[in-house]
Amino acid sequence: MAQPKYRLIYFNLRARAEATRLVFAAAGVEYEDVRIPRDKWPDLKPNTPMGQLPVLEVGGVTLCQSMAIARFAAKETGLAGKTALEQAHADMLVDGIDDLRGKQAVIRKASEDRKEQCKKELADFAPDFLGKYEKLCGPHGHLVGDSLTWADLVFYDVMSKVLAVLPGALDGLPRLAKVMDTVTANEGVAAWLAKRPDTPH
Ligand SMILES: N[C@@H](CCC(=O)N[C@@H](CS)C(=O)NCC(=O)O)C(=O)O
Repeated sequence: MAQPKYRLIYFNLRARAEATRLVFAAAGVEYEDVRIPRDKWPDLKPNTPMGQLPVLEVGGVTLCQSMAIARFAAKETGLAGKTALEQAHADMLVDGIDDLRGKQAVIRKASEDRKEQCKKELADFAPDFLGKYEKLCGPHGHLVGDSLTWADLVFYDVMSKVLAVLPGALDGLPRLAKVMDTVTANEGVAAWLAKRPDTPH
C-alpha cells in the first residue's frame, strides 16, 4: 500500500492535534497518526521547526503550529469553507473558540485546591460565550454556510471537553447542539471516534 501523503506527529493526546485528526477523518483522507512517547521527545525536539509538537510532514516540508496545520488540512480536503468569506468566517470562529478552550484547559492543569474555582470560572464564562456562538451559527447544523467546515470540527473538539465539565452547557442552544450532532453523524468522524485509540485530553 502507498505511504499516506501526510504524517502528523504529536504526543498521545487530543489537545493540539485532534482538530487535524478530525479534519482528515471527516474528509476520509489517509494519514500517518504518529504518537511520540515522552521519553523520545528530547531527541526529536531539536529537529522540529519551533521545538514543539504537533508537526505535519507533507511533500518534504515540516509544518508546525496546530491551527496552521489544521487550517492547511482543511484547505487540502475542501473543509475550509467554499468562498474566501466563508473561510474567513470559519477562521474567525476557530480563533474565537480558543478563549473557551483556554478556560477549559486550565481546569486540568490547576492544582486540586484551584480546580473548583477554575470550573466556576468556566461556568461563568461559557453561557455568554456560547450565546454569541449560537447567534453566529447557521440553522442547518453548520457554523458556516450549508456544509461541514473545520470550524464545526474544532467546535466539536473543544465543546466535547466543556460538556464533560458542564453537561448542560448547550441546553437552550439548539443550533450549536445541532452542530455537535452533525459532526458525530459524519461518517468519517463516527468511524474515527469508534476506532480512536485511548487518547487523553
Ligand atoms: N502554539 C503551538 C503550541 C504547541 C505546544 O505548546 N506544544 C506542546 C505540546 S501541547 C509541546 O510541544 N511541548 C513540548 C515542549 O515544548 O518541549 C501550537 O499550537 O502548536
